Amino acid sequence: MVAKIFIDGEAGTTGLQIRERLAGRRDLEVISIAHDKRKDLEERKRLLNLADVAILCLPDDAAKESVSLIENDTTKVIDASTAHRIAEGWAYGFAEMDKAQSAAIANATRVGNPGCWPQGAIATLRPLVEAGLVPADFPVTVNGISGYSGGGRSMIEDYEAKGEDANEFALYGLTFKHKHLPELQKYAKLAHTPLFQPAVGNFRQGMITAVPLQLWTLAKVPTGAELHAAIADHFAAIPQSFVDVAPLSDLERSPELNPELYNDTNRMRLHVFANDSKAQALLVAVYDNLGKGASGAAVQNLNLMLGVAADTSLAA
Ligand SMILES: NC(=O)C1=CN([C@@H]2O[C@H](COP(=O)(O)OP(=O)(O)OC[C@H]3O[C@@H](n4cnc5c(N)ncnc54)[C@H](OP(=O)(O)O)[C@@H]3O)[C@@H](O)[C@H]2O)C=CC1
Ligand SMILES: CC(=O)N[C@@H](CCC(=O)OP(=O)(O)O)C(=O)O
Repeated sequence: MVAKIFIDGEAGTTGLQIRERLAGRRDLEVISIAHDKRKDLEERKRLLNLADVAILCLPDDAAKESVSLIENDTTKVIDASTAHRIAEGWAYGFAEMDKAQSAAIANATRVGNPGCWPQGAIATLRPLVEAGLVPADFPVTVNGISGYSGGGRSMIEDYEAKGEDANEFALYGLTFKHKHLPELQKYAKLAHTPLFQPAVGNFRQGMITAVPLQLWTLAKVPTGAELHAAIADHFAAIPQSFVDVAPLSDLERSPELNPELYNDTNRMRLHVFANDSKAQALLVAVYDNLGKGASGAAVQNLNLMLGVAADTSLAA
């Protein structure tokens, strides 16, 4: 059977990248909406109900509207927006977060594709909380930098119009209410809301998250090697993982901490840096905000739902 895929919001940043990743696939047919009808409720409803899988690349309200337009019980949904990531009845689309998650996604009819920011912090923190090396009530801070494509079409247009005059490094999230906090807290298994301090840089694509740990505050202080082993063991046990773990390093600087290193792939690479005598560590994830952060993850989830092992990267 050739599966019918409808990307609602196919002309946007995430939608376009998914289309490109699906170009050339013979196991599926992308059913497209005419550009002048992309906001026409009746036409969207027709295509949503015709599709085997609908991928929503829309603002939250429009994504909720799309779900409400589905009248059959055959259309499966992957929602790239924030609307359903912690919602009842929806599987969280970060396949590597748990040994059982790829099966949960494969069997789901509704999948909430993860936010770009939470994935790096969940990937590094969740294995440590599960291993009991970092307590669930640890006062976690998450820092990071993202390319400006993370802000969608309006931010891309703004940065590209300003060119070299655009802010090189802009801190934001300054009210500590970022929309990714609920999923980050829930799936990293944290008891308290982390302090999340993101930044956007004057480059298009790619991101880094960094979680500093003041380990000396703990009653039982884990070593860097113990943190690294827990994270490495977690990902070694994950089937079809796109996340890998760099060797424990004592470098002062690392050329691998380049946010653009994995652009156009679905890869994520994790790093642990630690100083045991100071009882301090830093957990880092490097990936593409439009790849593993959005479109790559959506195609990975689609493949799981269709039961196929197909490519998730952009063609070279
Ligand atoms: N960019 C990123 O790195 C990531 C984005 N996401 C999420 O994915 C979703 C899409 O984001 P992104 O691609 O960046 O956004 P864009 O602004 O680039 O694209 C959104 C698309 O949706 C269309 N659209 C808006 N309202 C409606 C509507 N009512 N009916 C039909 N189409 C509509 C827009 O059309 P028009 O422009 O003509 O208004 C546009 O084509 C968002 O929820 C975002 O938060 C998730 C992870 C990462
Ligand atoms: C640089 C920048 O502005 N990034 C966006 C990430 C948006 C995103 O990932 O959207 P979802 O929540 O739908 O996943 C932000 O921090 O809001």
